[in-house]
Amino acid sequence: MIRHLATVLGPDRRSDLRRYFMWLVAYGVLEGIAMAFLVPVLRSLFDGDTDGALRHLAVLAVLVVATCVARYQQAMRGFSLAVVTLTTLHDRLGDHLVRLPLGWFTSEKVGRVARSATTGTLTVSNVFAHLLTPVVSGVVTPATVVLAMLVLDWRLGLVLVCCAPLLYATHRWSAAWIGRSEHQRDSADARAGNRVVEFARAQKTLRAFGRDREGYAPLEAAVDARSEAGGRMLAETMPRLLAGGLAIQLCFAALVAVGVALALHDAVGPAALVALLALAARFVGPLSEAAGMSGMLRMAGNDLGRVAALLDEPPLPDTDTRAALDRRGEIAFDKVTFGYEDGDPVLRDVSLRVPPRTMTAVVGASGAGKTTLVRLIARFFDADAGSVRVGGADVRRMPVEQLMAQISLVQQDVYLFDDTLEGNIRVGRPDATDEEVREAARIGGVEEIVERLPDGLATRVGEGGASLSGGERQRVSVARAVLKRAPVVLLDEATAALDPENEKYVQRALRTLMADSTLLVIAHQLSTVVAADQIIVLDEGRVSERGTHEELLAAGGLYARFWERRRRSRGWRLVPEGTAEVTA
Ligand SMILES: Nc1ncnc2c1ncn2[C@@H]1O[C@H](COP(=O)(O)OP(=O)(O)OP(=O)(O)O)[C@@H](O)[C@H]1O
Repeated sequence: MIRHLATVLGPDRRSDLRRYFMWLVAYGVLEGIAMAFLVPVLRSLFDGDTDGALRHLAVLAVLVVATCVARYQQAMRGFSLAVVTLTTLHDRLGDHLVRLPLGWFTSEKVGRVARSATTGTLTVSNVFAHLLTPVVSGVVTPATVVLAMLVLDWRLGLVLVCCAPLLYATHRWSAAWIGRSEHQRDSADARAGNRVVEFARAQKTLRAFGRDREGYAPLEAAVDARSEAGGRMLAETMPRLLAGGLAIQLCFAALVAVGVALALHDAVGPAALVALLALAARFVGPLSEAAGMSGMLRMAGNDLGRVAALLDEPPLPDTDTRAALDRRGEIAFDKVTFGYEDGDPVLRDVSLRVPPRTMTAVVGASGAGKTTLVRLIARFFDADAGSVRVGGADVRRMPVEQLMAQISLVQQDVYLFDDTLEGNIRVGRPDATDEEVREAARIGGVEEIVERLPDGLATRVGEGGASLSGGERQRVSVARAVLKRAPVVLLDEATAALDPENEKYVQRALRTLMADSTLLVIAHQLSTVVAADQIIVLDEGRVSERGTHEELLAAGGLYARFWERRRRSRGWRLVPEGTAEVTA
């Protein structure tokens, strides 16, 4: 847990964390010694030694003051770390997230990020503010009391030493269970949360298939699993917390029994026994509190572990040295192999070159690796072997920001911000003039949408571009790319763009972009494929053919075989032989 706390606080705060723990331990030790000093005070009082009692009382007073100072120091340092966590953890998470590879951001991971940034941050600050003190002092103070007891009366001290393994084992057992069931409940929580989002997003599909009334089985199952996990956690936690309390009471009872036995055999005087039992009674308090809190600390530890794991995710290796780009707009793959899972390559030994200011269409069966090819250019992931070059430089040898300046990415799932149409196009180049934005809108075909909207380019598009169709969203994305004028444009032709209207605009934008940029298009439209300077046919992650449309037809290979079958289809998609035909 201390390692996770250090990760979450960051290297700049390690010394603060060390000092906080030093004061926390000092507080526990001083409290234990102060408790133990009650024994000589009481003994002196019972023996009628007033001077001795006063002397011991004076030492006790000094100890109490020292304990208060330590308590104050550790509390203030704990609160300060809690405040630091609340104020800086979001920034640390944000700074880290922008350095992670784009391919890391799956919907499950995005859910994790959201939870870490909300409940995770609060929990971590709570650990410093409220949880660590009772748990750490609840261990250190009793340990000090045990040592003092050994000095004051070794026999009773021995009883406490013998009790320690029982207390430790009970604590480990209950904390492990609580941690496990909290982890299961959290996973069930996350799954239910993801299903709720999925349910909301899938409303159109569910209603189209009449599934809205009968419910959505995966969501119901996830919610049931969550309730079950929550109930199980309660059922498993309570008995274990009680067991912790019971073990402490058992130890106390054993101490009393041994103490009474010793008194009956005159091995210890009644005054000393009362004083020692008073000490033992004080010893039970912090232990019980620690036992009660340790379950909560364990649960918080799980949250803390998740935040720390997020911060431990390896960032995309980056460099500060800008690369010399002597082949503006060129894309080259040199013997590239890449797989999402070890030992299962999705791209195998891929070599290709896309000359500057040309258009290359990538075609291939579903799952052939077309999207993966494009992702490697934009460094969603890094190749396992071989190199990907943009502008003549290896994408890993230039700062991410330099690479991103070289690339425009037009994907199928275009995300629009809850802003105006103009604001969304301006994302391509924030310092563009109004005239340039309007020109990009015209080329991308957004002008035609604008004419239908009441506020023109100033119309808000709603969260994610909800008020626009899929094809319209892609046109905005194309307009962004036109405005950015990056040397390389990577475009995944959306199936939504397959209606003749969108096709017209996308084709026009492609022609404009080609004047200045290199285009690599995952092509679904015949017109794009035929117009390309080069067609790359991917088959199971390998480049199986390359050439122009005419060359590939003449070669009579995979491309030619499917050409005939797809010719009449409005969409273009190569599918493996024997599988159902895919149409747009
Ligand atoms: N994030 C990922 N994690 C694991 N496997 C993935 C991931 N993305 C894609 N794959 C797998 O990699 C292979 C290639 O996928 P890719 O999306 O590159 O193919 P594609 O040719 O673009 O397919 P499609 O035309 O259907 O989009 C597929 O088997 C796919 O299941």
